[in-house]
Amino acid sequence: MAKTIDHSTQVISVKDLYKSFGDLHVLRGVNLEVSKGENVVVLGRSGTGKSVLIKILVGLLKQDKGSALVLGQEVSQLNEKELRQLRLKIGFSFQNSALYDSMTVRENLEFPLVRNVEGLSRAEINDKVESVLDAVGLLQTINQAPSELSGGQRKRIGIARTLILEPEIMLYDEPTAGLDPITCIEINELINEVQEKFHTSAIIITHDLTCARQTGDRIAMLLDGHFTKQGTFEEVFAENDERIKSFYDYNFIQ
Ligand SMILES: Nc1ncnc2c1ncn2[C@@H]1O[C@H](COP(=O)(O)OP(=O)(O)OP(=O)(O)O)[C@@H](O)[C@H]1O
Repeated sequence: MAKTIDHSTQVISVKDLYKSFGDLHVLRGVNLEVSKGENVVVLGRSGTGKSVLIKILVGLLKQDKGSALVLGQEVSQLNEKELRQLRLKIGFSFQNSALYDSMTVRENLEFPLVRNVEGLSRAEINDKVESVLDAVGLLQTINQAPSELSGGQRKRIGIARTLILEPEIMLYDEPTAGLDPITCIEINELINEVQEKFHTSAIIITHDLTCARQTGDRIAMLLDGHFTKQGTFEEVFAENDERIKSFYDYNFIQ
């Protein structure tokens, strides 16, 4: 299956964004565009403001200056109801997949559906659960408890759980953290499969350069409060910038 990136449609458009906490000036003129169907990897050292940017995009924080459009809407202008509706179109895959251990895989997947989509029949719920589980290759785990699964499998189930609401945008926060190298590659492949099968656009926050290279159609490097360099993996790391080089040198690449 081929990637279909529509560069004429921006699902995320951030312009000259500023955010400070007291004297700590975290974001200083951030610009970022994500096209429909595109996977953009955000790289940056710890504390550079990656999470702050994501929180502004989903309305958990407000910027001091600049604009952040998500699916055509200025997030800071939305009321609570509009924000809830927007967040339903965004799938979050957090570092800790946070599955409920007291529920089976099936129940974990049903949970967001039952909570957010009204009027689904039992058969429709079953169908959706089975279809996303199949998409992540774990249909056989449907009646298992998350505690019986490996870290990589739990990560997949977490991704399936976000896919069940058919998001337009996926936000992956450190998708490969804590996984062994082979499982990391499987998760990178899954991120690409999700992009192709579900036509999602994504921001992938990672420190893992293999993940960045395998999943990123474009890499955006957050340095000194803004995206100093954006381009393909090769373009970004071909830069003769000591800060980018040192990021590369200190991160293991396979
Ligand atoms: N609500 C807040 N109040 C005050 N300071 C904050 C707040 N949120 C974030 N910060 C500060 O902003 C800076 C950037 O934080 P952020 O969590 O975005 O970093 P990050 O790039 O995501 O780091 P990591 O890779 O470690 O997750 C940090 O110095 C953090 O302490």
